[in-house]
Amino acid sequence: MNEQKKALVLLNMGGARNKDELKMFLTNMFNDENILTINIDFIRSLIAKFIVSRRLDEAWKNYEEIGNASPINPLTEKLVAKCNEKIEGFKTYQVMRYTPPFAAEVIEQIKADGITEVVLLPLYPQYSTTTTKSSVQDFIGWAPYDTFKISYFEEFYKNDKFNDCIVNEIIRNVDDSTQYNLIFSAHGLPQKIVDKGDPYEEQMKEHVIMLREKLKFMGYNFKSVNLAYQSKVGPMKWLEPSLDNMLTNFKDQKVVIYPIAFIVDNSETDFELDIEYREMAEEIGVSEFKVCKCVNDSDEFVEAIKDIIKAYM
Ligand SMILES: C=CC1=C(C)c2cc3[nH]c(cc4nc(cc5[nH]c(cc1n2)c(C)c5CCC(=O)O)C(CCC(=O)O)=C4C)c(C)c3C=C
Ligand SMILES: [Fe+2]
Ligand SMILES: [Fe+2]
Repeated sequence: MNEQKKALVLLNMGGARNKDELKMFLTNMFNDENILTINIDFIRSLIAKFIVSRRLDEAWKNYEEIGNASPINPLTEKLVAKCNEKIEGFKTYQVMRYTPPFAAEVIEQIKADGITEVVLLPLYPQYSTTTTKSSVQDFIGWAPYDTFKISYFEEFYKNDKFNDCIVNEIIRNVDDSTQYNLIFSAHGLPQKIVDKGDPYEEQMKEHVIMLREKLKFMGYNFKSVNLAYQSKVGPMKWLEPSLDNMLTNFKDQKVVIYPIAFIVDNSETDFELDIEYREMAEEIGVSEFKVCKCVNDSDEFVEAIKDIIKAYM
């Protein structure tokens, strides 16, 4: 293979391919000190075990409704294949944080491919310690000192080509924007993590303003443009407003949702948004409820990736 090639490594969370993998996902997630911010490993692992035993069966029911697997793996594989087809000078790989393929095995593959320079692209547009930091730290932790020259992106929500992908998907979903309330739905985060300095909420607010202005500039005036947080887990206070509460504002009105924290569709889009929140919206009396697709493996997003990584090309 060409010695000049660099590795482009797409980092994401992973997702369950079956019930055993859901257990693996939850166990690895709740043992992650960036998610459960308890310093003592032994105590964290006990709490993780307790949460997983309580959560597994209930959470699995959600996956049963979307074909017994998260769509995140097949979609990420398609994205990797398309990057390998369309991005010159790089070999693209994926590394997941909580389910295979894990960093250790992919690092061996990159070494076997004779590659010495690695660019990490966490598939999280906005930075969070719970996602971006956790994934980058994990990869670097497994890459022995001096194995590769490693560079990484912390966030890419300001990239204009990426934002074109988002607004184009929103526009494809509405005939007349003035009839729709647009909700950017972000995965939630415990308030405690934000209070400790995580920039996720601040970046999310800035991203929504950028997208709102972009849509306005293109002549799309929505009835309202909003930011809400989905997927709260456990009893602690999480970021607000919650999507549950936000939807109650839109009885007899049309709503279009864009899942702003995700790049690839997953159980939180296909089950939580498209099934669970849709049912909630029907109960509230929302007259139309549309859920946009993530950018996934679209040609347009692969062009955005090229633009994001252009400094390394
Ligand atoms: C308990 C704490 C959690 C934090 C903090 C959190 C942050 C966070 N997560 C995502 C993206 C995804 N999360 C997904 C599933 C998921 N997330 C949590 C918990 C936290 N997430 C749980 C327990 C689960 C599993 C499902 C469930 O039991 O509810 C997924 C889906 C993976 C899949 O199977 O498809 C994604 C994607 C982000 C972006 C984020 C912080 C910014
Ligand atoms: Fe999550
Ligand atoms: Fe969830």
